[in-house]
Amino acid sequence: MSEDILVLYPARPKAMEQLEATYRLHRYDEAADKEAFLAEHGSKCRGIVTNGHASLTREMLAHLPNLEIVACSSAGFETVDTAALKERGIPLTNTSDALCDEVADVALMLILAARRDLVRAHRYVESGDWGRKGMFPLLSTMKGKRLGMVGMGRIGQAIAARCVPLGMEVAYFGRSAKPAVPHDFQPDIVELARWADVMTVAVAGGPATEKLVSAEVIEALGPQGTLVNVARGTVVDEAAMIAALRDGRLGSAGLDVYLNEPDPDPALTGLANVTLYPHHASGTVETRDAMAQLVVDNLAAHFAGKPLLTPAW
Ligand SMILES: NC(=O)C1=CN([C@@H]2O[C@H](COP(=O)(O)OP(=O)(O)OC[C@H]3O[C@@H](n4cnc5c(N)ncnc54)[C@H](O)[C@@H]3O)[C@@H](O)[C@H]2O)C=CC1
Ligand SMILES: O=C(O)C(=O)COP(=O)(O)O
Repeated sequence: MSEDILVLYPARPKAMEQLEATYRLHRYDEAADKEAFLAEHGSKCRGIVTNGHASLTREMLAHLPNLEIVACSSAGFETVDTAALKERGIPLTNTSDALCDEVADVALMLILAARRDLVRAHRYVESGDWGRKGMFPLLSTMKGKRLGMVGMGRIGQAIAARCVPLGMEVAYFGRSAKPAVPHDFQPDIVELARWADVMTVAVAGGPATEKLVSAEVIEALGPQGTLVNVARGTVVDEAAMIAALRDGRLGSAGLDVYLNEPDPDPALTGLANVTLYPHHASGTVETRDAMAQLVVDNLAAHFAGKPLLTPAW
């Protein structure tokens, strides 16, 4: 007997082939009338396949009385009503373990691009300014600079691990100190920003962290400071960041995530002190396949009565 699974967002093709061979899939993602689709198929579904882009609300869950597991192919799951899941004891699996290194690589790329002025340097060569005006301005070394991490979860730790060999000092802000992390905990994010040369955001999204990187934090980071965000656009006060970048009150930024994806505020594209990446930090074939495979393997573990591989809580 194969279980009924609701697909809110499809996984990668190889994973979908495996899911199709194992379960009866109900393609909510392809349904024209989603409400009617859920009313018709929701009650028989025991599992959900989704990712961080698809909503799973309390109202939707009311149509899923037999739901046992939600397998999400993203690390972030702020679009899922986790309180409603927890009330019913339904587990959610996510994919931090599969992508933390990939995302940390991009964070490091954005840090170096911002600090070594990659965008302006590229334009300098491309435009012929190098030949006309001579040497590009001297920049500042990474050695001895201070990395202030906002969020020291799996991605945060992987970023710190990449910055230490550059000779950077690391301290971090979060909900609480992590005894296993060999860096100083700073419970005041404004103080962390004042201390840091580079502030990198790798905290979970959602209402609890909305505008955590406030105008005050951005001001404290200052004209020599760099803000890198690989978490969610909501975590940063984007309007305050844009204004500070434009006025030189914030030195530079490296961004993978935005408030309005995939059409970020056009003011960002006009700034020479920002490096922009299209929410693609986990975007390699290998990592996206590994994320999708976790969806398959977590569902298989659940229906075989085995422990989940990557439960979110
Ligand atoms: N740019 C991209 O492509 C990607 C972005 N992400 C984002 O990065 C986030 C972090 O991912 P992981 O490190 O894998 O997750 P994680 O669960 O290992 O770490 C999240 C960290 O955020 C902290 N945190 C959560 N709520 C907080 C709050 N209210 N205040 C302060 N700290 C809080 C937690 O204590 C934890 O240290 C994800 O939730 C997701 O939004 C994840 C993967 C890819
Ligand atoms: O895993 C996450 O949270 C991510 O942001 C990765 O991007 P995706 O969700 O796969 O588009």
